[in-house]
Amino acid sequence: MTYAPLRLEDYDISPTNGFLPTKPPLKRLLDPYYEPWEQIMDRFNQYLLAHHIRPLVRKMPVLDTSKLTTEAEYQRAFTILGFMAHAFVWGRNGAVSEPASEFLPASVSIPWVTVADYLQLNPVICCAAVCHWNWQILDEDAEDLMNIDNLGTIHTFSGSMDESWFYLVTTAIEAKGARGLNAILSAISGVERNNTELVTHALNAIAQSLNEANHILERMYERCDPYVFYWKIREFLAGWENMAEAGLPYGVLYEGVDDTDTFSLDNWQSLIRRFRKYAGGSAAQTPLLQAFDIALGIKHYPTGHLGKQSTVAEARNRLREQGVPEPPPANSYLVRMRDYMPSGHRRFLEDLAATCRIREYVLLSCPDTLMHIGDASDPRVALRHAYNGCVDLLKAFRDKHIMIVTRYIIMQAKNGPSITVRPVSPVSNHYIPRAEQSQALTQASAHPPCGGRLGGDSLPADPTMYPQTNTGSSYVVSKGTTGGCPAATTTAGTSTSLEKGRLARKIDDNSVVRGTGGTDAIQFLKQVRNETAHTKL
Ligand code: HEM
Repeated sequence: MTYAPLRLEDYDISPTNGFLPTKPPLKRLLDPYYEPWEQIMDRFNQYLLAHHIRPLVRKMPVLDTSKLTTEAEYQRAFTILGFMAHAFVWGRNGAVSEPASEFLPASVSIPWVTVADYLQLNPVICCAAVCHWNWQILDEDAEDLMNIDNLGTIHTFSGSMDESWFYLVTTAIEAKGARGLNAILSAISGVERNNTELVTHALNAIAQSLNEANHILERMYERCDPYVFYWKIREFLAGWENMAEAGLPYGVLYEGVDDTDTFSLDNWQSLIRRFRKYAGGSAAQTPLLQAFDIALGIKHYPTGHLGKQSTVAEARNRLREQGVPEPPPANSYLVRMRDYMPSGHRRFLEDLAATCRIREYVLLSCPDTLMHIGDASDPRVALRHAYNGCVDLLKAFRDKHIMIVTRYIIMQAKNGPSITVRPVSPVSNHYIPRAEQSQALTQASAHPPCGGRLGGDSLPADPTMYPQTNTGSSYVVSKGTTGGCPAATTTAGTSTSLEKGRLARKIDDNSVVRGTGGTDAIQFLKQVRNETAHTKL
């Protein structure tokens, strides 16, 4: 097989900023046509705080995306439509909260889906939207432009410094990851040329990049308060998959996109099949950590099935007999997270997996016997030490990350909120956009699909849920008009339990804490960490 070196620029990867764009993202779409979007973003936090987002988004015109020209414009459009969409779906959180909306108005969904198609992304908030395309440089003359202390965010949901810092930690890690990515390509080239010194040197550069990532990750505690993160920020980043407990049992219907043709109202399934389900934003969508995994030959198995790394003999045999590297990671969650990465980055991970044989090279160059002799001056021993140093640092990163998840999610969920929660307004913000759908809902209330979600059979209130269920509140869904859309009408005067829990809620000691992607967070993360540790040679 001829060796064709990978080139970062073929995958929209910046040699200086890694998976971030080389130039800072746009802070505004300059074409005045897009002012209706930008004007909402100008006062986004205030609108969200004052409960104005939903009415404003409903009133917003459906804009044509054909006036977007550059990649940067598409990225900005994707990001701001994502902020508006998630603010709309999740409503304002905090002490007074709205129920989640299962419907996304056409004003957002139509352009968002078009832009997402162009960028080959799912129309949902992802790491790229909030961390890759949402930063600015504070001092253009700074020595290290991409140092975390020289970065700011462009948008946040909460308007808090905590949320900015939460995003910026990932942004800064991505920027410093550029060194690691260049080093990975250099290590691959060293392997191809059978140049042990070059591979060792490149592995040491990967280690530096990982070291920087570790230092930046530890700084999360400095300016992002775990309480604020869990109770005020995280909810907005949630997607609409596995979110039944948060009030979205079927996901979200993208109006104007998925409800344009006629569908049978006799059949509830035909309506709910149109609801989209997507995982929420998570730094698990950063391609950087997956790139390090692939480069170091770390394999991840389905959660609950701890696999084993191949032995020297297995790797040698595979190489000799098949001439192919190890198969790509098989943890379905991590693989699935690639669908939430920009297409070039996704492609890079695939091509990297097909090209990279660093671990096999180290294994074959420095067998165990040589390691046992331990002559550090032997270049083959130095190579293996360099490789192991990288694995140690990646494992250390995952140890720190598990500590963070414990403090920012697990402990918060177990401790519960420190504020009293007020019932939400008695009139639901749930609305059904079409008169026909209200019929479907009325029918559905007679034959509720999921334990009576929409009918008079209220689900029992769970006293541990935060915030709404604490209040035991229920809704009368009333008729009304919202931006030209007739609101839902259920059987007159029927109390429904449309109101559900939220992602941010108190849980009891025995419950599983799920990530924004719906995983059993700690079990998954510990397995990924252990698989990393087991890769050491
Ligand atoms: C307050 C800070 C953070 C919290 C609470 C947090 C939480 C989580 C959770 C719950 C998961 C499990 C899967 C999921 O739900 O998506 C996860 C996965 C992951 N997170 Fe974070 N995260 C934080 C910061 C970061 C940062 C700064 C990075 C690095 C850029 C990062 C990188 C990852 C990666 C790569 C995974 C996939 C598992 C792995 O490869 O180890 N996270 N995170």
